[in-house]
Amino acid sequence: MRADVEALDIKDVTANWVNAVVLQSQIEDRIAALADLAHTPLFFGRLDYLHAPGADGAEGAEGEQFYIGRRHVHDADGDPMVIDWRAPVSQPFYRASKKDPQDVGLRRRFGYTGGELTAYEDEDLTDAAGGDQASRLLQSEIERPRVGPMRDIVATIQPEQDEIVRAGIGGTVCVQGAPGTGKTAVGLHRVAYLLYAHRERLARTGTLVIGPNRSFLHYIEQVLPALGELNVAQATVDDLVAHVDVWGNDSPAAAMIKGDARMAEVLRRAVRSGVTMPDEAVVVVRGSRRWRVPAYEIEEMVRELLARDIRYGAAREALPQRIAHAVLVRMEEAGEAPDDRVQDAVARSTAVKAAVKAIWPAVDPAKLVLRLLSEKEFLAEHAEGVLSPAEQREIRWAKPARSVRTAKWSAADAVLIDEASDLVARTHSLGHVVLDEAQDLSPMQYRAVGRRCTTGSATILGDLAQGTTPWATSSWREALAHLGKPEAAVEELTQGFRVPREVIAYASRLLPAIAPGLAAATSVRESPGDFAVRQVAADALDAAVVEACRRALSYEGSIGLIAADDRFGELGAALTAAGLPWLRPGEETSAEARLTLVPAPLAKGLEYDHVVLDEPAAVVAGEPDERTGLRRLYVALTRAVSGLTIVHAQPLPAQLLG
Ligand SMILES: Nc1ncnc2c1ncn2[C@@H]1O[C@H](COP(=O)(O)OP(=O)(O)OP(=O)(O)O)[C@@H](O)[C@H]1O
Repeated sequence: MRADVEALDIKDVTANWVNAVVLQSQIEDRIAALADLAHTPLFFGRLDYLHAPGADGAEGAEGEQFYIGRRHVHDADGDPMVIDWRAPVSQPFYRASKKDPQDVGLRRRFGYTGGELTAYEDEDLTDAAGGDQASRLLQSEIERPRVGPMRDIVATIQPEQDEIVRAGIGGTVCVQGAPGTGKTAVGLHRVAYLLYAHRERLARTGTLVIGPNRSFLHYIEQVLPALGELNVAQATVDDLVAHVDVWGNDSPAAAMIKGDARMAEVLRRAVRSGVTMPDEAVVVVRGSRRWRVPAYEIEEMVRELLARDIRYGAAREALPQRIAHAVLVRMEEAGEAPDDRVQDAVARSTAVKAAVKAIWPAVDPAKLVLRLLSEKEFLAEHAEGVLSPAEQREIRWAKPARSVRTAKWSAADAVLIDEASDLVARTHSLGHVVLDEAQDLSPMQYRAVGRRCTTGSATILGDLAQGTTPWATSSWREALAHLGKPEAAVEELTQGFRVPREVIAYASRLLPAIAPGLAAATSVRESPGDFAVRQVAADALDAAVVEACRRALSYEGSIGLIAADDRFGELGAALTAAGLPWLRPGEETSAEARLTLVPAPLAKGLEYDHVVLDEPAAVVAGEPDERTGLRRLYVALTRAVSGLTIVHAQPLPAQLLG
């Protein structure tokens, strides 16, 4: 297939230079999409249908065999050899069971080692009596040690996951799932599925995956390209709202208030506060004649525009046209026959422009937020009845800022500017947005994400127990309401693919304290996990941690040393002194360097084969309050695929003692 594309000669079909360039770039994209990926086999499954699909199980209709793979492959005659995993014909590979065989007689799974076919496994679905047996190939895929960035799971998507992956594009889906239940994997595969099923629509409107930070995005960035999808944008919430340079920090209390949905009302009022009713008529001079639109008539237009549900900026553009229209009516009454060009000219006349500038001034969103946070009276006027005086004091800057450029903007301020920008001009909506680690967003951040999919749909992924911001959501219903998708379905994933049984049981001791009401995750991993807790004297801690890392390095796979932020420097030095090369999150692991030193706040969403967790008490103490600290610890405890070693000198948090 690649050779066919490479052999295309476009000389005769391109009428001009632009066509040639566009066509050539499409050809190059196609060649890139058809690249061979080392270790990525073309197919991983086979379905033997009892009847040809589409023949409606007609008597005598012969069965048909399909190979299922990451992409569609056809032979020299154009006949399909491998069917894309996303095609309807492939669906039974993920969903069929003995109870519901979906006209499939036999399901075959292929096993590969380093890209070479080494095993296969058959499942006879016609024998309804025998129970569904567990798949060895699936199990070994789950148990496989992890190195490097996240990989796709197309060969082993589970039925409960598949339902979410193939959910229709029209609806927004919210997935609550314990650590390692495959939320991220499911979200990414859902994008791939939607791009397959609605390619043209999404090519036009765009898709976006939102993750918590750069190292996380780096960790997942190869999944979609490996599935042939090269055009999905990735961003953090901070990237979305990057209207200003952020270099300030808020106190947790101030950030809470700035992230509160009530700020939307404060901003709405502030944006419109500049609108003033005219106190004099507008007089337009054309040739020897003067046309006068009285103040009361313009006031009516202004009131009507204020009452309508349109953006501030759109109304500002409409007003000169309205005034010009009033002038035109007068011209016609006087027997003139003005056309559209005259209306435009009047709308652009100095008199009308000056009037609009005074009545409906332009709003610069950043300047507006700067004023709110700097000027006591301005904030008080628009926050009246919305924020208490104490809350207003809390969010006001101690030192008023002089200019947008020099202000010490915080991340929460940037979100406020984004809200104000949307009040002025509608934010462009994408076709589909995936929001991962969604539990950590503030209501104002949910609004920022929501306005990027007003006309599209979203996949919201998260775990209430892993919320580590002071404003983390406690209810998906609330979060979805802020997103503007209150009708979204909330699904739950419960089977854990990452964390071994013993480790998840240990971490789950924290659940009653951090998320009462959430059930503990189960683990589908067979290995009980290599789990140890070691207490040492305070002056022996660093050495013991280094030793634990050295031991972990004797196994296959990646190693993560997770520690409180303020232990980073000391542990980094200790590892270096001991001659152990180490990486920072986001840096590529290699055969020589498999150990990553991970500050606890960056551990979210990542996984390592072996985790060494340094001083849990310090991880808890690194957060502003105990509940957040315990949640941070819960995240750190649930990163391990095969083994977890806890090394501590201080006593463990009481909640862990069970
Ligand atoms: N069906 C599956 N088959 C094989 N592996 C799977 C499957 N589902 C998930 N996994 C693996 O389990 C691990 C955890 O998945 P993922 O990171 O998507 O979980 P998560 O729910 O997002 O976790 P967290 O809450 O910690 O962010 C990954 O290595 C993923 O590849």
